[in-house]
Amino acid sequence: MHHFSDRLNAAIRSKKTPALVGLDPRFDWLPEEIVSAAEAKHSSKAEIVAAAFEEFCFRMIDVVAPLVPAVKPQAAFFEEWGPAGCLALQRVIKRAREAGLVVICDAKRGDIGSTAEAYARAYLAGADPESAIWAADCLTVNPYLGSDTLQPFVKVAVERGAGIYVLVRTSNPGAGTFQDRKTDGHTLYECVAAVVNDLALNTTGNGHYGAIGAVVGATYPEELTQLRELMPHTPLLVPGYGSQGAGAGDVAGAFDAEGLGAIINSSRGINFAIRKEPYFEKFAPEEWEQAVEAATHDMIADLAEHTPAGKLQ
Ligand SMILES: O=C(O)c1cc(=O)[nH]c(=O)n1[C@@H]1O[C@H](COP(=O)(O)O)[C@@H](O)[C@H]1O
Repeated sequence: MHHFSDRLNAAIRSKKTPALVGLDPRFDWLPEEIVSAAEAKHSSKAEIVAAAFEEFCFRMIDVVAPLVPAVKPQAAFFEEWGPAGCLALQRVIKRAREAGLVVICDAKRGDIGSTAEAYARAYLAGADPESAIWAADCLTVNPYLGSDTLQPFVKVAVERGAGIYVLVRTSNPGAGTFQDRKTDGHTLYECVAAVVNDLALNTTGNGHYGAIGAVVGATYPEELTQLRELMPHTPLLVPGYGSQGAGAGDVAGAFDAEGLGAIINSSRGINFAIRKEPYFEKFAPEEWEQAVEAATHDMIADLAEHTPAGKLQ
């Protein structure tokens, strides 16, 4: 299957859930056994952290691969540790794909056209895992430099059977400072949404959804519902569920009538479930993988109960 949305939707249907697990490792919160094993093998801090991130993410992947269609490694946490971190990111992406997961690399890239193409070639492997160094299925992209700068990402994505998610209305508290600015009666995010939906429509292949998607935060449910209507051919990546305060009710408007059209991300809420109730009470610290598994099941059940994604069950 060469088309990104076809592969994503097949994975969503087969796992019967749109739950997306973010891989956002934080060194200070890692399980003790993983940190000490990395310290025993390496001497520099960067190498210790990178080895610990890799092991933690590998074990996260082992737990969630049977349960969810996709994972989203956050490149920032790996890049912070230089070459060792970048190598760990590469291995985590590879491992997740080998486990049958759709991999969205969250690196929020964007630059003038000729540079953008280099970013696209670096991250978008799409259907062929050998075609890029960071061999993800999909990349998050920042559209601030203009619609021409999206073109190289679209071109490489279509060639390789990959996808991109363009930032349209983000989940952070200050999202509105630029994105809600109005010109000629339209907000900036509505202008970006129109461009993104055109790109989606031009890349639909045989299905309803294009290879070009949009990032829309769960923390603004009204805008999310509005954007689902404004962007009928655009798959949505919806962060903000869990740690940022959004619940299943807030993301219900992201889906189409079949329960497709959106994937809902949770990162800290799953990775570090053991640090929070009810999992903190139920599991010992060394049972952190069981906490991850329980939190993933709970998220899946929550989405099934309160959103059209229940139709996938
Ligand atoms: O592109 C993203 O995934 C993203 C966009 C956005 O608007 N808000 C947002 O939180 N994210 C990412 O989604 C993840 C959210 O993590 P948690 O808040 O821990 O679930 C982080 O990796 C963020 O960088």
